[in-house]
Amino acid sequence: MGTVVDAAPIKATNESLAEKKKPTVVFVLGGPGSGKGTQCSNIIENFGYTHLSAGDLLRAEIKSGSENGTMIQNMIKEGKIVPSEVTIKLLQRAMEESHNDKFLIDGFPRNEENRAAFEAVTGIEPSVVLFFDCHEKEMERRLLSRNEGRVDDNIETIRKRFRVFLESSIPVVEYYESKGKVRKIDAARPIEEVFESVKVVFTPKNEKAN
Ligand SMILES: Nc1ncnc2c1ncn2[C@@H]1O[C@H](COP(=O)(O)OP(=O)(O)OP(=O)(O)O)[C@@H](O)[C@H]1O
Ligand SMILES: Nc1ccn([C@H]2C[C@H](O)[C@@H](COP(=O)(O)O)O2)c(=O)n1
Ligand SMILES: [Mg+2]
Repeated sequence: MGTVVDAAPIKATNESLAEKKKPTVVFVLGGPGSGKGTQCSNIIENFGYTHLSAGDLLRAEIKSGSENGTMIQNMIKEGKIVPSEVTIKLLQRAMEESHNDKFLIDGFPRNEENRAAFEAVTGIEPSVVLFFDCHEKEMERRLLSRNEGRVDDNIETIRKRFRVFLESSIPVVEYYESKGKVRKIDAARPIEEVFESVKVVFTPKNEKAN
């Protein structure tokens, strides 16, 4: 007697063959205190995105007692940028756990290493890069009155964060500008006015109010 084989035809499901659809990613960049987190909260209420703040994920990692906690805490206190490997793992995990396919990634990529590593690891390019443009005097005022107990909201660390922003993060904005992806928002205005400009970016052209 011949071997009994399962005669069911091998069916290729859409999921197994077709490449899994890549999520839509909007990077939200801007100096420390420019209002990234504040505007992301407004955006998610209106446009169905999940908000992932790289800084919040790193702070949660410190609290979780992770083996990387002390290193992350020291880097944040010094206003330095945590190695991409650590931050990207946290972002990937949060994306998987969210079950959404539209993400606002806030405060990332912060430098060229972040940008290139994220693209290489995930294969994802942002559809748009929101850039909140605000002068230092106003950002400093906001950070010093934020009052959330952050270890980096003191004048010494704030100055270091401003320097890292200019030296490492602005080149990332310029990279995406050269690709036509940046939507620059004047973030020095009151919150509601800034959000009026943000809404335009997320509203399809044919859905704008008449
Ligand atoms: N347009 C605005 N006008 C005045 N205050 C604002 C404005 N936007 C945000 N703020 C306030 O400024 C502080 C910093 O805002 P927020 O936390 O959103 O900035 P951020 O860009 O996420 O900063 P960080 O990079 O440090 O996380 C908060 O206390 C927030 O309430
Ligand atoms: N891509 C990132 C984002 C954040 N960090 C660290 C260093 C930042 O000063 C700090 C706070 O971030 P924020 O909440 O201001 O966006 O977190 C990083 O190393 N890499
Ligand atoms: Mg923030």
